[in-house]
Amino acid sequence: MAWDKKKRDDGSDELFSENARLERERKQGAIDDAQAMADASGTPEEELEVPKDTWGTVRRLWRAAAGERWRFGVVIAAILVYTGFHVAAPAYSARVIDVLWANIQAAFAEGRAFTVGWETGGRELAIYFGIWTGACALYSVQCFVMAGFAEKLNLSLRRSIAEKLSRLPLKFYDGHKPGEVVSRATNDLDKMSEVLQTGLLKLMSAVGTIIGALYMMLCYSVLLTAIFLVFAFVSTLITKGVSKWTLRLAAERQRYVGELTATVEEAYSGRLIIKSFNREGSSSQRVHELSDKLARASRRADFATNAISPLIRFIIRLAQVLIAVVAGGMLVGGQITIGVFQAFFQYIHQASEPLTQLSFTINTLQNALASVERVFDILDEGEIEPDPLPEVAAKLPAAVEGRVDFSRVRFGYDSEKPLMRDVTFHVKPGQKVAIVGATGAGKTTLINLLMRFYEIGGGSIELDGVDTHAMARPDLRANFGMVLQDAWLFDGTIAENIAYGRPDATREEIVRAAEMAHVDHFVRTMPQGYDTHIENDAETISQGQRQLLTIARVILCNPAILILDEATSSVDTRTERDIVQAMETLMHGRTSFVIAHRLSTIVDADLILHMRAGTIIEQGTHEELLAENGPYADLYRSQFA
Ligand SMILES: Nc1ncnc2c1ncn2[C@@H]1O[C@H](COP(=O)(O)OP(=O)(O)OP(=O)(O)O)[C@@H](O)[C@H]1O
Repeated sequence: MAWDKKKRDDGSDELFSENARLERERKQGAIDDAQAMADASGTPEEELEVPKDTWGTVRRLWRAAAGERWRFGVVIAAILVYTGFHVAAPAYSARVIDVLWANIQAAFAEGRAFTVGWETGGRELAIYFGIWTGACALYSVQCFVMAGFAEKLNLSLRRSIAEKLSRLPLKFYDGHKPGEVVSRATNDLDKMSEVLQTGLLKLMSAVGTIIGALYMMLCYSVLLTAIFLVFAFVSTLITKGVSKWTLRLAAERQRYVGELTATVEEAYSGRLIIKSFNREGSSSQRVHELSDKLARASRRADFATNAISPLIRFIIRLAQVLIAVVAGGMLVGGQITIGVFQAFFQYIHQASEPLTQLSFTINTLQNALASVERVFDILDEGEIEPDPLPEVAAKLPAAVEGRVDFSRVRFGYDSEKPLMRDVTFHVKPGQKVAIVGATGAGKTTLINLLMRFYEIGGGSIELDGVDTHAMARPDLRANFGMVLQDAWLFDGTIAENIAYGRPDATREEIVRAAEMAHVDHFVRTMPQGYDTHIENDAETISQGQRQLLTIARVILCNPAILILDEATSSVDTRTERDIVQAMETLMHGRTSFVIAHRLSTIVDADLILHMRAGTIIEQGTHEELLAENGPYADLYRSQFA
């Protein structure tokens, strides 16, 4: 449903079922938030998600990066040169050590003290230093350019999503939870850019370093390299197995975090009901139980995550011990120099570190690609029919009178299941139309169609004789003012909230509107009057006052047609009187549609539409309908018997 329809006259069951619905939504929201938090963390221990079409998503991402691809080219070039420096450094260190060692031995043989000069190892040390400085500089270049690439891509996708959201039909929002959509536009995209900057960069330099280091190791000794490869293979197998295990444990932990957050949220929002039923004990026991489960799951997940690296390092140490024994023999036998001996160990380190990380890095990348896929899923959603171009769009007369004609309108939220089959009625300018009917009869739907929140499946809706379908939606909606039971206030000052539909309104106009809505007095009692800052869920403003503020908002816009959801029984009688008066001021001389919950308030309506199962079963004035002695008369008598 596009807008609220919550309060009704029937008693506490309604209130409780509504409360339960809100609770369910809150609970789901909390789980979404927890999930979103987990998603945003981007740690390698996330639940493993695999893209449905890895290469398809990569290709599409590449297309989305058009215009920024040169940055990626620079990154690749920087990585190649960096890897060259990085791999060359240990080999050159072998030369540095051998030159220094030869000069030290020569000095000892000649009985003089050894000092490092340009010709006695200084030149090699300077070059060695230069190699590392170059590597460091290129590393910074990679990170800097990749950050630019990732953030530009992020920005362009975020813009596409923002534009797309305004073109999606309301049907899309009906089928998706708000947290889910928000998470696509924020967490999923952030995860992508973070992973591009860390994961992909790491993967590309890891692959380059592993290949380079193994090549150098093979050049030095095939035997020693073979020993290393056997141990590396074992450690890779273990990493793969353990990473699956850690992901499973992390997912379990995340589930408990979600449940605990939702339970605490529920206990918080339902505190009054919980206390009134004396259920504090069981509520806090549930929190304790979940906390215990979370602690146990966290212990297992932390152990698995923290134990893996030492285990892999231990295996690599074993390889190093064995290689040290074999290489020591080769050193003594003169097959390798002391410089090569130490260089080999540096290569073991260079190759083994990325190897231990590789499967985590690949998991993280897969996870990020799955996120990107979800973003593309939204971009692929079907859009609303675009508005006609301004030059061809049907235009309303300059002064809209407010004549509304529904002719043989057909509609269904689901095209397979028609709800409205043949709705016809005609409203003259300035008339008050009351829509009545049981819950789910289609009252809100009628308004949804009038405002073109949904497109009709057949027939026509005309405003002042102009087919609303041929108009641009903003032109149509500019003529309506809606006052709903769910009075939506946003984070801003009271004045800004009243001037929402006309941000250019002067302070005098705002105050005048508030006076007409009977809310000026209340606003003046607030700490900073019209400049008081309010938040959407500010509990200091009651439901009735919120509604009066939204009435002031509509008064300020001075629309030709009004849509009012009748005052509810949840406000006190004085506020209700204020609301009724404010609404009457508003309705004076304008076409108005009132969704009526109490028949007593609509006896003066010019047209009553009695709805049932999506169709208008009776229409006419109060007197006419009573005279017909049909279902309306029964309903009226049942309320006033
Ligand atoms: N967005 C939606 N998607 C699918 N079905 C919907 C949607 N909104 C309403 N419906 C269904 O359409 C029917 C009419 O709903 P509608 O909200 O128009 O009734 P209503 O008369 O306004 O009810 P209430 O008095 O409870 O507000 C109901 O069966 C409802 O379940």
